[in-house]
Amino acid sequence: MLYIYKGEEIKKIDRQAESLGMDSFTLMEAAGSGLFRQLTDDFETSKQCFLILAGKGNNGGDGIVLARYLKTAGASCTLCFPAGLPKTEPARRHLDYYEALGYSYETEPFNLTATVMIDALLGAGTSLPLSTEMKNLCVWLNSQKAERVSIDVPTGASTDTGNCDSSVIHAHKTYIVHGYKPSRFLYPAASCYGEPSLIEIGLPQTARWTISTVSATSPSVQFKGSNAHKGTFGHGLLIAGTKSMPGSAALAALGCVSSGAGKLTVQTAEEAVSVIASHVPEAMYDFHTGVEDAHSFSAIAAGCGRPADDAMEDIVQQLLQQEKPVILDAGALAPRSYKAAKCSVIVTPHPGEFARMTGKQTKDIQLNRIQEASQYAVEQGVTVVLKGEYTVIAFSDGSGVVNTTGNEGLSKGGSGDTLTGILLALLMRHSSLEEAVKDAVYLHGLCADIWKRNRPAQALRPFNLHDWIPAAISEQKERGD
Ligand SMILES: NC(=O)C1=CN([C@@H]2O[C@H](COP(=O)(O)OP(=O)(O)OC[C@H]3O[C@@H](n4cnc5c(N)ncnc54)[C@H](OP(=O)(O)O)[C@@H]3O)[C@@H](O)[C@H]2O)[C@@H](O)CC1
Ligand SMILES: Nc1ncnc2c1ncn2[C@@H]1O[C@H](COP(=O)(O)OP(=O)(O)O)[C@@H](O)[C@H]1O
Repeated sequence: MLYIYKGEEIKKIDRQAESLGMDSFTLMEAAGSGLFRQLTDDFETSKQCFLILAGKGNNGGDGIVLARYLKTAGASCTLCFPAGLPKTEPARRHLDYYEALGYSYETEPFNLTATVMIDALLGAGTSLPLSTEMKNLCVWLNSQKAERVSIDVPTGASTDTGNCDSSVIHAHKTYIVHGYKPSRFLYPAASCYGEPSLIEIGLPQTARWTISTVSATSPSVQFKGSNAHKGTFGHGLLIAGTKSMPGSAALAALGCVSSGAGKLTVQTAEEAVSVIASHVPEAMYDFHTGVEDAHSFSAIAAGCGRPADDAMEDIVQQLLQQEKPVILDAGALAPRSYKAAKCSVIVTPHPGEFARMTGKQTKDIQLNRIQEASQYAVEQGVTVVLKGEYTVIAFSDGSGVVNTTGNEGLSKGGSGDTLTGILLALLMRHSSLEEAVKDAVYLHGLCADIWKRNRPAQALRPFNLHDWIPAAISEQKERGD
């Protein structure tokens, strides 16, 4: 399991560790030795010339310990403090020890050369904008012909949001201490991390946000039932498609019947049936509007290929009064309250739809996707699937996951409809809503990843996505996480 921590949470963890007897000096030692091990895995240290640029905080302290390990191992390494000597107590003590061993440091970097430059200037304690001195250092570092390795967070990137200073370090690699920071998954900061590696420092993992995985024993990939019949795996209702957008309903229905739905009824426009039925003969059709309170469906999805109009709003209000879980997508998404809903609600907006739901700007949402989705989920008591690269899944208890499967092959109209269908099928037979949602997003992305292993991403059609569901399920069943 991989974990995500905000900057404040890291500070709290350090304080808690200290109060339990694990002091920051020891944690810094653990970080530095972990960084050294990762560096020796990634580089033949005897053939490299290292320059470590250390800041005044604990990020710089990690750099001091790393410098000591490199020097002790006989590597060519220069430690430099271009912005002043360390101010924090553990970093100062590590510098004292470093000097006691007879090692020296520089304070003026601009004439120094190296093949690998380590950015230990700023980490989880960054506040933007950068000072002019820090900006100049970053500009210089980015211009050097050397491998750039950042410690924890590339200097100039925010820890908790996608914000970056214009002179942010573009790292080739980032060695992330203890757990991921949100900016690793938020653009533009995410693009500055290069290849990330995690450095364990021996502290227990306590984050409520994790990276999504699918368990090999999850009902999403296991399909068992003694004496099973079609009723065992649930009956889904998909309210989707219009005369002008029958394809959305077809894509969602395909995703659903390919993911283990026992039965599927599609509530749609009569004119859409021939298109949907030609692709999904398994489905049944219904031309009513919404559902009675006492219906027999196991779960309901609404909105694919439907406009966000008054008719859709009436249907959504009906759905919120019945008790089976409801997925709201596309035309079923609107600015409204879910606080009086009698059922579990999952909203699956892309960033534009989430902006419409919240009245916020899309660009502000994108910079702060984890926080924005989480806040909405907690306030409204719903599950939010905020789609896009690194889809964010936020639960109403404040926990959540970030999904790392999927690729640009999915960036096409219709990919999201398939996800809604997969989600409906999994929700129908899962006892855990949380597991159903995160598994559906994971498997949907994995379909695109399997495709991309041997085929060009641009040639992936949303219509073909469902063909890869069997491979995604089998792969995850064998591998599990
Ligand atoms: N449990 C863990 O994960 C552990 C994590 N550890 C490590 O600790 C790191 C966090 O250390 P941290 O809290 O000392 O903050 P850090 O990033 O060094 O920055 C503070 C310094 O930066 C300065 N500064 C800030 N913004 C600036 C700006 N815009 N422009 C210029 N300067 C700016 C600020 O200056 P000030 O505002 O005080 O004047 C202060 O001097 C973390 O990333 C990880 O590497 C390990 O040691 C082991 C345990
Ligand atoms: N670059 C990408 N990386 C990973 N997933 C992506 C990427 N681009 C799009 N996706 C996924 O594709 C789907 C697109 O959904 P959506 O925008 O609702 O499309 P539509 O409404 O046309 O079906 C979402 O699940 C989204 O997370």
